[in-house]
Amino acid sequence: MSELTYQSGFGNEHASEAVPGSLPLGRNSPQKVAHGLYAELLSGTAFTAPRAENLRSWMYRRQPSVVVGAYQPLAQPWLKTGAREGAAAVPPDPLRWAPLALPAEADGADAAQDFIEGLRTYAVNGDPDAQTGMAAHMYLANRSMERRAFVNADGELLIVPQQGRLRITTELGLLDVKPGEIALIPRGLAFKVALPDGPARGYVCENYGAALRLPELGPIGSNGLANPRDFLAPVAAYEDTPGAYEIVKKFGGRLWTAQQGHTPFNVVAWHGNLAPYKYDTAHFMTIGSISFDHPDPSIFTVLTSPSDTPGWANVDFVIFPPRWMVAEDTFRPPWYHRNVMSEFMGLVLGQYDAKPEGFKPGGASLHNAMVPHGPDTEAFAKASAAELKPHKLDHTLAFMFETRWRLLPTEFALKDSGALETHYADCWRDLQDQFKTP
Ligand SMILES: O=C(O)Cc1cc(O)ccc1O
Ligand SMILES: [Fe+2]
Repeated sequence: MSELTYQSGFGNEHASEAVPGSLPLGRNSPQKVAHGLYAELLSGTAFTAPRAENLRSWMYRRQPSVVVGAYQPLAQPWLKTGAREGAAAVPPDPLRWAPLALPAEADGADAAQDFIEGLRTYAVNGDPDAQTGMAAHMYLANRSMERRAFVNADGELLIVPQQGRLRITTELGLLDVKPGEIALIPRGLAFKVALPDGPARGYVCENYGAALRLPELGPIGSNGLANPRDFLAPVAAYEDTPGAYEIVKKFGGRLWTAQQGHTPFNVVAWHGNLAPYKYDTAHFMTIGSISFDHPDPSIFTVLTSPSDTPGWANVDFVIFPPRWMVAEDTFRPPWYHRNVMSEFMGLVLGQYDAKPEGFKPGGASLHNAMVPHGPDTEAFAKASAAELKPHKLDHTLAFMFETRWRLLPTEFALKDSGALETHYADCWRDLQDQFKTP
């Protein structure tokens, strides 16, 4: 597959045309758009949102997206939305899941499922109608979406591939995304997912709240963490093959399907600051302790969706990338803690220092508000005895969706998946009372 080209810079006023002369100059909606195209606006914030937060893009397309048939309900029993679809009683235990098998390995080739069919919701909070909260899903896909597009009116999607590359076609152009990279699909933008390497597995944060953005840097200054220029938006590209298309829409927590006679990927030119992005976490400029103590994980925030209370994120996307550990006289892994925020974690590759053996790539864990957790017995013993020379945590990538609201696991996560580890809490059971009365 040929290398794609991109436009760089998070939130830039991007501009791109697949056919020269398609973008209007000096206005957005001329009486007649060049080449017989239609102008269509997609807004990501209220029209009157403050300028610094305002998101919208203009598309110039062969037919506007209003040209679509009537929608019918579409069953997808594993996809859940908002707190009302979580478990009624959430145990206050730490929870962890083994990786789910990829569909081809588990069920043979007939059990083909695409990105939409392969979504499995693990945990939910909030309510898309109140524009708060999130869902943590996994996807397990072994079939490319061909003449089928997905539009999520409930939230934006942050996709974290764990295995297998994705070619994501969007209305605004193409993104190639591999494990170690992430993709961000704005609320309401049509996209489809193809699997150039075959079966793919990964994590999705569906964000019902304010759009994810780069965090403030405070005393860090004007550079560091995820730098804006490393986010890549697509260039305009359109499909030219005639024929029908299915549009699957997530709208109010349910899926709906409609047919139309043409591709929705018919945008010849676009401009604006609402765009899908990909980002390679290898570009994350990680900051850590160069003196002593283990800092709060907020230093690893890639993107944040603020809530209405400053500092209490609707959701933070936090990564634990390869990094040097150099702190002196310090217990270097995470401390034992109870967090008022809720932590859903995944592992893309390698080992996570708080659970070197027990947490597997493709697995997941949930440490809800005030649920105690921290290094397992083995990690505690190793880190307490380690010689504190500089040490590189390498070949590793864990991440966390950290949210202000308690995450309710689904029935699938608790029962049907069969992946919930029944004895997870045993990993701390052997932490003995070592107190010696002086
Ligand atoms: O619990 C976890 O593994 C995530 C985490 C990591 C860290 O370095 C500090 C706090 C925290 O919640
Ligand atoms: Fe934690």
